[in-house]
Amino acid sequence: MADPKDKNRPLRLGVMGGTFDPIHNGHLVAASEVAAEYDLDEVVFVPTGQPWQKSTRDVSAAEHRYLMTVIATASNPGFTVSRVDIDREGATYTHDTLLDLRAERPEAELFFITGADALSRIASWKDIDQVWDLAHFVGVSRPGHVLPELHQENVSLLEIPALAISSTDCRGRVAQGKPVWYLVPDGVVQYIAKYGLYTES
Ligand SMILES: Nc1ncnc2c1ncn2[C@@H]1O[C@H](COP(=O)(O)OP(=O)(O)OP(=O)(O)O)[C@@H](O)[C@H]1O
Ligand SMILES: O=C(O)c1ccc[n+]([C@@H]2O[C@H](COP(=O)([O-])O)[C@@H](O)[C@H]2O)c1
Repeated sequence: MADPKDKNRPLRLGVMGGTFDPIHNGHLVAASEVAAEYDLDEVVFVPTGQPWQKSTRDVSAAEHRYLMTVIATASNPGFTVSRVDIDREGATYTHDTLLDLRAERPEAELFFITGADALSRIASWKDIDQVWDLAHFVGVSRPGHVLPELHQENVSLLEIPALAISSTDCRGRVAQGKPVWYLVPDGVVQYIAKYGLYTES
């Protein structure tokens, strides 16, 4: 890895992929922790277009998920949001995500951030043997999930503050009329209410 103090080192770009239905503070803490630990210059959040492994449930419209992600990240100058996955037709595969980001940012070294649950299922991802070559992977801890030991040289594991928050739980709370204040950013609470998201479970 390049020396972080070297001014000529390549741009270090974190990639936080997710369905973000809705984005919550667990996602934001994961990105912030990895950015600090790996001295990242920026973390780009990439909402999925059509998450093929979540096709058994109705996923909210991509534009709602995209806008909630923009609202949630707006106050952090080191966070940005990419439309590459929601603007691409068809199922979302990380192979395509990373190729698109590499084409947009050829100078950058990519660090793909994933929670322990997603990392445990990574062997099922499309073209995973090629995906390993496109980025460094950082698996972060998540309550209720064990960080798997993967025998891949470009995978690192990081313990982060435990936030037992999931999008599934946030959706369920809204459907039951319970608050999601402080589980998701304030603007996302207001966006959910404004558009009446998750009122039917
Ligand atoms: N609380 C959390 N702590 C650490 N990582 C998390 C946490 N919540 C989600 N992640 C990670 O963020 C990425 C995107 O997650 P996703 O958008 O699917 O959220 P989710 O809460 O798992 O959603 P759902 O409950 O709908 O499955 C995944 O890599 C996931 O493992
Ligand atoms: O490439 C794949 O086949 C693949 C399968 C499942 C998930 N992913 C990616 O993993 C990230 C988290 O996905 P999810 O479904 O847990 O929100 C997101 O960037 C997805 O595009 C990728």
